[in-house]
Amino acid sequence: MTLAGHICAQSATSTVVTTAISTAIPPSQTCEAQYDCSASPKGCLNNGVCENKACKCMSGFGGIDCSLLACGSPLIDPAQRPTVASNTSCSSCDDGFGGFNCNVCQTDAGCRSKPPSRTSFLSNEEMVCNKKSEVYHNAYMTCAVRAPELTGFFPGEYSLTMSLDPVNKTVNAQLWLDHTEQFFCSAPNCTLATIEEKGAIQTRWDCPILNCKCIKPTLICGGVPGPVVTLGNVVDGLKGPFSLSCPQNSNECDFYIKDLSGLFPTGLKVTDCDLGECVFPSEMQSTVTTIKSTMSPGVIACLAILGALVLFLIVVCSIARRNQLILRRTPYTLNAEAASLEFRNVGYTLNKDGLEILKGISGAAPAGVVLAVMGPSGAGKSTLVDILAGKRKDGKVTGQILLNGKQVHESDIRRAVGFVDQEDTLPPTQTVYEAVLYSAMLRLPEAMPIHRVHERVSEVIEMLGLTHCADRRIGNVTARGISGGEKRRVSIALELITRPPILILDEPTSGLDSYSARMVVEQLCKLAANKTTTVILTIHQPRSDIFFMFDQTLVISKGETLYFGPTDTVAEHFRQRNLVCPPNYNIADYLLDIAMDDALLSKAIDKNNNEKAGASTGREIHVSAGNAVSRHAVVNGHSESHAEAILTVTGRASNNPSPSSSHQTTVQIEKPESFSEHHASAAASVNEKRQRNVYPTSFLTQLQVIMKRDFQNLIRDRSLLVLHLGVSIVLGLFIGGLYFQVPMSLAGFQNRAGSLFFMLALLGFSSISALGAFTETRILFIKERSNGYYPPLPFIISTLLFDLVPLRIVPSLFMGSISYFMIGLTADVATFFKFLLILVLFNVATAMFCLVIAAGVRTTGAASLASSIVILFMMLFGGFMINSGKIPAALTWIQYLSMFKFGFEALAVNEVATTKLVDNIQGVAFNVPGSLILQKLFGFDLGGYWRNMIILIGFIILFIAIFWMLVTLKLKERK
Ligand SMILES: Nc1ncnc2c1ncn2[C@@H]1O[C@H](COP(=O)(O)OP(=O)(O)OP(=O)(O)O)[C@@H](O)[C@H]1O
Repeated sequence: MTLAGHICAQSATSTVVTTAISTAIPPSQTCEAQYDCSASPKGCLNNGVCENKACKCMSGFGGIDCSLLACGSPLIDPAQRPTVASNTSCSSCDDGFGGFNCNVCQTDAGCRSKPPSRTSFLSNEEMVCNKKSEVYHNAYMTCAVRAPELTGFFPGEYSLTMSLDPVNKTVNAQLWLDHTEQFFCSAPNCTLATIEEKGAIQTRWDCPILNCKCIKPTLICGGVPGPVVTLGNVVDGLKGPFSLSCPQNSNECDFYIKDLSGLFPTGLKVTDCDLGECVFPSEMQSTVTTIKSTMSPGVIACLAILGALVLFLIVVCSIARRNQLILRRTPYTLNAEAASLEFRNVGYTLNKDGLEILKGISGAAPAGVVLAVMGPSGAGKSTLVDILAGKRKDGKVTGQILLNGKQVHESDIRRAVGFVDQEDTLPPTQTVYEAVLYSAMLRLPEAMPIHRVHERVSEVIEMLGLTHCADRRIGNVTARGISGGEKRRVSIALELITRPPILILDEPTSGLDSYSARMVVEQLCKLAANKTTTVILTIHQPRSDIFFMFDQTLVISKGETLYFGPTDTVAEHFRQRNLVCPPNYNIADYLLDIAMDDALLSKAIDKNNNEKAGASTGREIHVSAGNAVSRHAVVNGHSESHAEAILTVTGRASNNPSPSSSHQTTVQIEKPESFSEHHASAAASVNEKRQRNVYPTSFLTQLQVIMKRDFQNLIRDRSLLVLHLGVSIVLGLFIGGLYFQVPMSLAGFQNRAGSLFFMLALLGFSSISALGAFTETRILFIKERSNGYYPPLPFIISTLLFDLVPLRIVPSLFMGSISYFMIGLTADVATFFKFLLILVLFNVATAMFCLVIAAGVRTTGAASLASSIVILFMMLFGGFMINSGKIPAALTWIQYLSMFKFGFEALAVNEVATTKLVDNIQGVAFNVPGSLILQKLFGFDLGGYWRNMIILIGFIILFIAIFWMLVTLKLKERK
């Protein structure tokens, strides 16, 4: 038998090597036929792999069963490496290599001495020898072991050899005693992290599983006479976990095996470590996750911003709470006095075509009277009452409006007037009781105890005959609720709740049956009779019994006054002009006939006719006390000019009022303001200005009420919430399933990037739902703002909160959390939370963008179109569809407006920058850091994560500011 054959035979039958042989042995070509690793219980040692009955050994080992040391450099074909018996050591290594099995590189020249076994992503790149503990491809390490616990039982010199493979996430190790291998271990599924702690960098391997095998007979494993203790069973039974940490600038490492913690409680220190690997420089870019224990500037900046924000909120909340408490302690009184409203020569001309809608209408509603404004459709009734209520009009308004005989600011009129619009704008998800209650909570004095508020609500609901439907939802076209007539009465209740000095109603009885109409008018008349409210209402064709309930009537025809005066003298007035109401004919209908019929109208306004009628000043119309139901017109005591006032107004023939010979005091309509009066009113206006913007409730109360209502709305009309949450879960599962456990191959990289971009696209487009939701609430806001319920700020805060939190933030978290682990993105807590943070910020930013569009564009169709197109463009320039470096120079600026670019770049950097792509093209293996692809393929900035986060936060702040501006300046009622 030859020497080789002798060793071969021994190796194949037993690992006992009794003779120290240091002579290099040629590769074990002669043994292959004699050893079948698949049939042998020993298999392949040193973590060699049994393939086709032959062992494929790890670098550094050879022989038929991988029990021999292979002393060539790892760059040499494994079959060509000379082997020596494992109880000896390599006599010499290739130039540039060292260590126990000569596979630890020492110099760059060593790594370049042979052609590399793999190709570089970059052309013409040469390998270098990496000696740092931060490993990139596959490193080998040899260390000495200082373990008094071991040497006490098994004296000798211990060495440890290891191979560290971050690509396959595996650590293999062998323990040697006096150059004889004692056992070997393998640890799969390891995670590698480079940690910077207090300025020191160390690389740490954490492996959940450990498989070890003792090579018997050896001193430690037993079978060799001498020691009384053997560790054979202990070693074979090791399970892990196991960890290894090596500081960057040290040649010592710490070893920890949980199962041996009894033997080595503080771990095992290995010293004199020599580590090296041949890598391409391009492979050395950020291939390991770097976790810094100290906070990065980005984190510090974010925490500082967050801290400042929290502090700001605490200060604002305390001020708001203080104001609320002050207001709650302020004594209050509910309005108990009606006010008078007088209008002189009111004209209204449209700006666009100069059309004159109202032509010098004059009249008055003394305190405590009911004034009915009548006229055919299109006569100008709504326009007149809008102007009287101080509503903002598009066209040019002329004339004077006097409140309690004084000329006051428009906002003072608005505060004194409760206005019920022709159209009902009500919160559809609220019950009748809730709608009136919320109106009461927002508009009754803050100091009013809540039980009194409830009493007042019940009182008003009962007054308007709404008790039977108090607990029914109001509803809308899609969800049927109360009837149209009931809605009308709810609208009146909302205004009546505050008992305003003047209540103006635009067609309060339209949609009501005659019984309900009478009931409503009766209640209004009672209010007036109680002298708490002056009522001005427009009405089309009242029943005669209803008609005679009004104290005063103003009939308008084609924007001009046809009659203004007491209701009970209207028949006589026209009779004097040969216009006699036929018997059994409703006088109100007859008035409309006159206003509509040109022949009758010319008779009514014919000057001769008027003279024949004996009227002293043409068609003079008087305001007088009393009406058919024997009520008394009450004159407001505050207005001296109105004491026992009787207003004389000329009709169509002349817009100039004439001092009349009418009985009692005549009001001088065009009374010039004297100099002193001017100054007095200026001083008063300064004083009043201070109060002008004062709402009856504090900001905090307004916010609480609006938020409560918005919350109820969200829960009751839950379709949007359920859809968002449901869709986010389904899409999370869909994306997770589609991209399930993507590998780090070329295709896997594409899928990884694709999945991240697709998530952003889904979130971006789901934001468009903000448009529809806001369009519905804006109408209610405009109406409530116009009626003085609250200013824009609490509405904005509540809208943002109830849109962004449940519809944007929570769904993003759902979708992100589900898909993240299914796709198999980086299993690291910090990376996961940073991923969620991007999704949330991105979704909030796109939703805010859509809200800005919704606030700026009136029609939903145009807003949807604008949002979709802009989002599509943002996607195009988001960095996935076009390389940012390849965008035509003239268009490069567009990418900086794209939230997709910042979101996608941050997602990609967070996920891919620290991973590595391993694949082969037509058999040629390559190994590329993700960072390189991000730079070369996408043109991304690797340090851009926190910068992009701050930019997304900047977008959000900008959009909130624009939204605020638009809501404050644009969402105002214009009639
Ligand atoms: N902003 C506007 N633009 C165009 N036309 C207007 C505008 N405001 C009012 N008008 C016109 O002025 C006229 C009077 O309108 P108004 O709504 O005041 O009538 P009305 O008497 O209340 O009618 P109805 O009883 O049908 O409500 C109508 O012909 C109307 O078309």
